Amino acid sequence: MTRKAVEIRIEDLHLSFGTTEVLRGVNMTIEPGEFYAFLGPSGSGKSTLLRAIAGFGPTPRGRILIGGRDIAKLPPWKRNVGMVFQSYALWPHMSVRANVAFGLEERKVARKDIGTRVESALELVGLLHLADRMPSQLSGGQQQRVALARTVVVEPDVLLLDEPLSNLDASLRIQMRRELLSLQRKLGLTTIFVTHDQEEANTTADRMAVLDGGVIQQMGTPQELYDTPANLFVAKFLGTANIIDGTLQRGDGGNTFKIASGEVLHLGAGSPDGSSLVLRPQNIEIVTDQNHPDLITGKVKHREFLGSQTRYLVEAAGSELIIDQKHVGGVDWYEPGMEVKMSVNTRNAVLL
Ligand SMILES: Nc1ncnc2c1ncn2[C@@H]1O[C@H](COP(=O)(O)OP(=O)(O)OP(=O)(O)O)[C@@H](O)[C@H]1O
Repeated sequence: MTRKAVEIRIEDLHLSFGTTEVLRGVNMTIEPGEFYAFLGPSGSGKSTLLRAIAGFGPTPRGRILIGGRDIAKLPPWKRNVGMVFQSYALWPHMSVRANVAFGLEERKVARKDIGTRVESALELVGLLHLADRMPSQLSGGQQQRVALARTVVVEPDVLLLDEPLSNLDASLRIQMRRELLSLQRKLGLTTIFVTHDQEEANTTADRMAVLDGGVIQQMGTPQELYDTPANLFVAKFLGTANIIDGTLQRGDGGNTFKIASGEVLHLGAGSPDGSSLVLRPQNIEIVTDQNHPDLITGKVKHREFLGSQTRYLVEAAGSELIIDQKHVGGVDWYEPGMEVKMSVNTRNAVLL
């Protein structure tokens, strides 16, 4: 059932609904066999981009190359693209087997081959034993797998998944995302999935694109985007970000960053220009030892015990900082109202 994995390349893609431009110059290359996520807030254009690759919606301007062939103006059925919809879209009056066979019958595949291909697709998703059930007799996760089997059985060049796990409950979603990844690895198909759930993207995607306002804000591995966000939107969208505003001062002995409160932090020699320092909650630590060079002072506003760590909201540096303090047992509380010193790990900070 596997084919040679192909590259997807998108060049200067623009798409409008009426007079509203929803995709505004998208450029990207997805490598053969990659599991790629489109991530972004509601309305950012991620589904529109996925649907443009599948051939649904208004015809875009620009090029969409799948395995080097520009398919941007072709009707969906001439693109050899497999798409799984959020709603699964199974035929309710047909058995699992008939649902999976449907696409092969449409393509006039020889009857003798249909049976074997359907069985191997159902085996791949672990549902061969339920082949004669009707969709209504299946759980959400099982219906999802039928939808996947039905899509991959026709041997598409690429697999597109639109919020594939959003109809499942939380624990099933975690199990299904692992299954989905292992299925994708087995098939080796270049795959794009749309999600607004960053944990889902972080745990499965080889690389991802973060969209906002129909523009790709950044592309890279989940870790690259989290550690080195290209702008404040990406920094805030991926996880919690503390933003400290201030002024960069270049000096022979290294660079410093002067914050509104007058406190000074030391930065590396090669710091880029910028006026906002982005720090993740784990890069600021409340300390009792005051011999650290990058100390700031603040006042605890709020505290949340989360088990492995305690999250503090601290008023400091002209901002409200979120600080995750490791909890190792016993009482390690800093009380709301207390003045605390914090050590800032500027090595892992990003200046924007
Ligand atoms: N058929 C349509 N007609 C007009 N505007 C549309 C249509 N479909 C989508 N849009 C608009 O295009 C923009 C992008 O929508 P899209 O569905 O791609 O966003 P999304 O990032 O996938 O969001 P969500 O997570 O909510 O699905 C939105 O502003 C939306 O209102």
